[in-house]
Amino acid sequence: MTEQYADILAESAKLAFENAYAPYSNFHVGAAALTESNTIVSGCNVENASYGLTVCAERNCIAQAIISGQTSFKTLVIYTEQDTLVPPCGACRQVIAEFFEPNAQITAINHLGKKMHWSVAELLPNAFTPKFLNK
Ligand SMILES: O=c1ccn([C@H]2C[C@H](O)[C@@H](CO)O2)c(=O)[nH]1
Ligand SMILES: [Zn+2]
Repeated sequence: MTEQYADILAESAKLAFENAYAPYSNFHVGAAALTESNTIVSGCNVENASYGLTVCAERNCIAQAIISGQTSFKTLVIYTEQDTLVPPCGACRQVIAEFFEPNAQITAINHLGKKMHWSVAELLPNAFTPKFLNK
């Protein structure tokens, strides 16, 4: 269903990766997502001299969509140039669970063409979501 967007998502995530601001960890990450209305948004990690203020690529990518009024997503791709594929951190899993359906696919890819998929429910089972707030 979202397979036709795989290449453009990979390319967008890579472009965002090129702009990662990660002078402290030197761990560059790019992310791209397909919104419900089939637009592509992207983000990179942005670190800070006050290390704890770092924001991951995935959350910046999601924020980019929210800014343009889009709050529903179909899929998200994470791009790194690590030999081992990178899954989203715990904080990002929680934010992903807010905006993606439990069966939405999250994909990690790298520069070697490696690929791995998870569903949102696999990444964060029993997620605390807006439905618990009667939203
Ligand atoms: O899925 C991940 C994992 C880590 N990072 C960032 C946070 C930090 O800037 C650097 C090292 O943790 O990588 C992401 O952006 N996404
Ligand atoms: Zn994260």
